[in-house]
Amino acid sequence: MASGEEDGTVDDKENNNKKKTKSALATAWLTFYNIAMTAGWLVLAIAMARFYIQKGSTKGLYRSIARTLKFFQTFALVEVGHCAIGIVRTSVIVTGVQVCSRIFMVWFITNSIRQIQNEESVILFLVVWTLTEITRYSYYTFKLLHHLPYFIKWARYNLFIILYPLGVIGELLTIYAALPVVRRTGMYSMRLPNKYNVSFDYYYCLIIAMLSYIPLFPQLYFHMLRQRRRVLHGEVIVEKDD
Ligand SMILES: CCCCCCCCCCCCC[C@@H](O)CC(=O)SCCNC(=O)CCNC(=O)[C@H](O)C(C)(C)COP(=O)(O)OP(=O)(O)OC[C@H]1O[C@@H](n2cnc3c(N)ncnc32)[C@H](O)[C@@H]1OP(=O)(O)O
Repeated sequence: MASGEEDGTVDDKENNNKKKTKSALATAWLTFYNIAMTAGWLVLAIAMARFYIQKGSTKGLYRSIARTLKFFQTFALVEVGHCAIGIVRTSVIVTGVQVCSRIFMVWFITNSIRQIQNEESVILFLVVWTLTEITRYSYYTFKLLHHLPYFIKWARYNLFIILYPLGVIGELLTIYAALPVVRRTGMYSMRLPNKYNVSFDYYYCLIIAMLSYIPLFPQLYFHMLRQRRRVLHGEVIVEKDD
């Protein structure tokens, strides 16, 4: 009996040590990840500002930052993994929708359709994303380092009120601008007859993507409003599970 209890204590200690090591590793990884992402989005902000100051126009701006943008926005897929393995307390679905819709905007719209890259709506969502991500990743970094300045916390949970709708407007106007090009060129589409006997029209896919903002965006927005009440006003929020 005594030895069983001792075993139990040893097991408990081992488990606790394993948990501590895991959580230290997770914290180290998240700190590195958030610093890298803050730096990445700062580089983008500086590159965009420099381009505009030098050229006095936004024509060609997207092309000049495309590689950096694609890298850092695609890398954000890691965040879905963070939620899935439980190292951050966030919903996989909420994060998945946010990250995948951004990746779709970058790779399958803006990057694929040269004709729309100089649209003002592209600049709008780029500026909005950049401001959001610098604030968001620096918030996570300072929080992990236990030195969170209040203005960053305030910015994280207030700026989105305006920036989120502005980003959505930029994204929707960009997809809208892409529609005629997609219809004319038939890109990413498969017409019948073909050897797979499958038909796919990217034009209608884009229309569905635009319509899907109607049910999905309010959910993301209300999620952030709930987070805001929890963090800034200390409200206890009971979230539904994934
Ligand atoms: C594939 C085809 C797609 C077709 C289209 C579909 C359309 C769908 C519509 C989608 C519309 C999206 C539009 C969007 O792209 C426009 C913009 O983004 S505009 C810019 C404004 N945007 C924002 O402000 C973004 C706000 N959203 C987010 O911040 C995140 O995406 C979200 C997942 C919503 C954040 O939610 P989360 O629950 O993570 O909030 P918190 O930041 O409060 O975090 C909760 C806790 O987790 C900890 N955490 C999270 N991440 C980290 C991390 N990287 N490192 C460390 N800790 C992390 C955080 O500290 C919190 O901890 P605690 O609970 O202790 O406070």
